[in-house]
Amino acid sequence: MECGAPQLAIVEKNGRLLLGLKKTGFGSGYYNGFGGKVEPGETIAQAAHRELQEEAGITATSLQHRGVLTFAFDDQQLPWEVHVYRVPDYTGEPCESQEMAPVWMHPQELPYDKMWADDRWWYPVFLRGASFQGVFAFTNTTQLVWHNLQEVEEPGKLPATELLTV
Ligand SMILES: Nc1nc2c([nH]c(=O)n2[C@H]2C[C@H](O)[C@@H](COP(=O)(O)OP(=O)(O)OP(=O)(O)O)O2)c(=O)[nH]1
Repeated sequence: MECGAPQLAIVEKNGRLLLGLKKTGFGSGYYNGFGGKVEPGETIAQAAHRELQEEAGITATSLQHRGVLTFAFDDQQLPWEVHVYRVPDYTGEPCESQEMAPVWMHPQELPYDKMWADDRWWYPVFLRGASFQGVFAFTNTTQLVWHNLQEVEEPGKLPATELLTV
């Protein structure tokens, strides 16, 4: 069942990344890719297209599925999976939305202190062009206490439970 699984689209074009400063909701105050939950009747990739249009005002011309991240929180009942897509090109002009203020960044200058704590682990793999799966455990919503990240051939094939044993 795909409904509900969040996704994240990261635009990488001409050697720079388009991130957004999240202004509202979960993760506000952090720089992130563009994304949100999958709506009924959508595939995860369709939701990534829609969220990119809604939050950044641009239309992806292709999406590359690059990662699956599982997050567990000690203050939430269920873990959730986030599917990460690379967007190598798009049409339109990025513009600020109610949720996100888009900013172009150089990969070597990512503001990891203003991003989710897991991002410093998987962005380097993403930027190398590899695919990945990971499990990340948080306490107090934002403090990362444990993780296991692996490069994979095809994201989503490895059961998350296999990442729980190291
Ligand atoms: N980089 C990064 N992104 C994350 C992490 N955890 C996490 O949910 N995300 C992403 C996935 C989604 O794009 C977004 C959270 O989705 P959401 O559905 O709660 O966002 P939202 O409040 O904007 O909801 P929506 O109405 O747009 O669906 O944050 C993380 O640890 N690192």
